[in-house]
Amino acid sequence: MADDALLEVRGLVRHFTLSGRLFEKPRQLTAVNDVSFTIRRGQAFGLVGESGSGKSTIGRIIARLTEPSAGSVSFDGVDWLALRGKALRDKRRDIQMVFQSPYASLDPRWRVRDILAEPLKSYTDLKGTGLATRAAELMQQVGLNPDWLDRFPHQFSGGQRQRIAIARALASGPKLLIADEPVSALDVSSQAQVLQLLRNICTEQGLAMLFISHDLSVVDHLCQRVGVLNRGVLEEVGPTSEIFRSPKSDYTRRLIDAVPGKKRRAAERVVHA
Ligand SMILES: Nc1ncnc2c1ncn2[C@@H]1O[C@H](COP(=O)(O)OP(=O)(O)OP(=O)(O)O)[C@@H](O)[C@H]1O
Repeated sequence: MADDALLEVRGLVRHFTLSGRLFEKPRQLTAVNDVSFTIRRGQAFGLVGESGSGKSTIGRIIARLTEPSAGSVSFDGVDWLALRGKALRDKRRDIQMVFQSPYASLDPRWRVRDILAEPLKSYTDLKGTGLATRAAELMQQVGLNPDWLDRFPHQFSGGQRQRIAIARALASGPKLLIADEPVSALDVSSQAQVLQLLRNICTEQGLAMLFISHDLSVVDHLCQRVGVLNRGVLEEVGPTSEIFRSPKSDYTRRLIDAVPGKKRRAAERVVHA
């Protein structure tokens, strides 16, 4: 493992068995096919590709939400996929995930204070005032008023809810954040703000990020490196500027050509603001 490599994914494969009335007999789908890439410490790595290309499946395998059919993941020098039981519970703090929909990912019955307290109790020794102070700090970190800790998720806008989800992900002090289409459920102005927040947090805290998106313009301005997925296969991987300026594969070229110029310029304004 290279010195500054945080995550090394090697030969990752995930099959799904499809069955049901639509199929005469069960059929095997290879959602992820021999995928390898490396994320360095503090680096933002974008994973792009059309719908169904396997992006979320890769994110979920790394987050240990689903098992791969084959392959290995080395994280911070640890054989990540071999972790089980208590060892896995202890290490989960290091990789946290932010999902697409803040409406689905936050329990509507819990106050924000409790949403943030859960990871703080699981992964830190904080209690009482210490815990309350940390929850307030997390709110500030994501640009929310700490006075709102006693509110419920429905009392926030979509963008604000996604900030709460980010605060929850940061509570355990992760080394890698997996953001799976974190802004695609938000309106355009909230998208810009949440992207800016993610960018600032990663820069300030030296946090690495796996940024999963179908939006090339955003990845172009947020991520130093990118992997392009086509039907489970990584077509190309490398520095974002190189891949987007001079793509080697026809598939990448088609994805780039599909980005409207207007949107490209809007993303430039967003991320350079
Ligand atoms: N639990 C599952 N059971 C069966 N098939 C699945 C399952 N999860 C994913 N798939 C299939 O695996 C393929 C890859 O799905 P995945 O969600 O990883 O793609 P994606 O690139 O993230 O797509 P999107 O951008 O639409 O979220 C798709 O064909 C999907 O239908």
